[in-house]
Amino acid sequence: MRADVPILTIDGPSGSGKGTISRIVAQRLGWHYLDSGALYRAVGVAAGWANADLSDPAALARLARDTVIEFRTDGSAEPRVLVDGTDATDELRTETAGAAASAIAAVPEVRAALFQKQRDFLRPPGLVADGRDMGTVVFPEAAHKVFLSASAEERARRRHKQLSDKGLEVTIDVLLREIQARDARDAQRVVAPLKAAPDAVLVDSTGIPVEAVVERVLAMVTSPGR
Ligand SMILES: Nc1ncnc2c1ncn2[C@@H]1O[C@H](COP(=O)(O)OP(=O)(O)O)[C@@H](O)[C@H]1O
Ligand SMILES: Nc1ccn([C@H]2C[C@H](O)[C@@H](COP(=O)(O)OP(=O)(O)O)O2)c(=O)n1
Repeated sequence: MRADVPILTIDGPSGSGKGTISRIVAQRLGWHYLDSGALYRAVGVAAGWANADLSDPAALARLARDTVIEFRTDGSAEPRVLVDGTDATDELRTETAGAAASAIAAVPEVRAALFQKQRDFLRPPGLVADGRDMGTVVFPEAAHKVFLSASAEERARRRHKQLSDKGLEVTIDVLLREIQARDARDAQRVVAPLKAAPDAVLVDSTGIPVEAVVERVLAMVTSPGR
């Protein structure tokens, strides 16, 4: 237990801006960053590569334990993610990988296998951890907790822009349905469902620019109680 290392957790649904805000805040504070969703996505993708039986919790837990997931920051804003030595960064970001992650994330044995991998990110001078259960399960002792949200419609619009910037055309309606399905699955699962920690500060980013959200979160860490 590293009781001396400060932790900021940012949990929330898909497209609420967790990754964007966490990365900037971690960089401004000079803290480490854990993208826990990337771990779940990596296991989902590894399960696909291995043709694993998605209804076999033991096989999925083995994959979660044995898959080697590395984050390479080569100075760029977004790190490359290597899954068993293969650069899977682009594949991890697809909606298919997100859906696979959401499905395997409902398996308690997978969550247990990833628990220690996530705790290992806790190193001085501090950690920003983003996901669904960072403040509730993985880092319940965190001094700073945010639950970031935005309306489903705004999240679908953000994803649409993100995908069309990459040349991928998906309609907003399809994205909205996918977001609603993933929200429901993440919120209704029995283990570590998506919900705000009782001591989390709720931040609704609907219509709020990225920089304003960053400032709000930074103020929580640097001037707590304000
Ligand atoms: N406050 C905001 N206002 C507008 N767009 C945002 C905001 N926060 C994030 N975005 C954009 O929304 C998209 C999804 O953000 P992302 O950080 O990937 O969300 P999450 O990690 O919660 O799924 C990105 O294209 C990002 O640039
Ligand atoms: N701490 C976490 C992080 C992600 N997950 C699951 C649930 C999510 O639907 C998938 C993908 O998470 P990720 O944060 O990468 O997805 P979004 O960027 O929010 O769309 O993984 C989880 O169960 N617990």
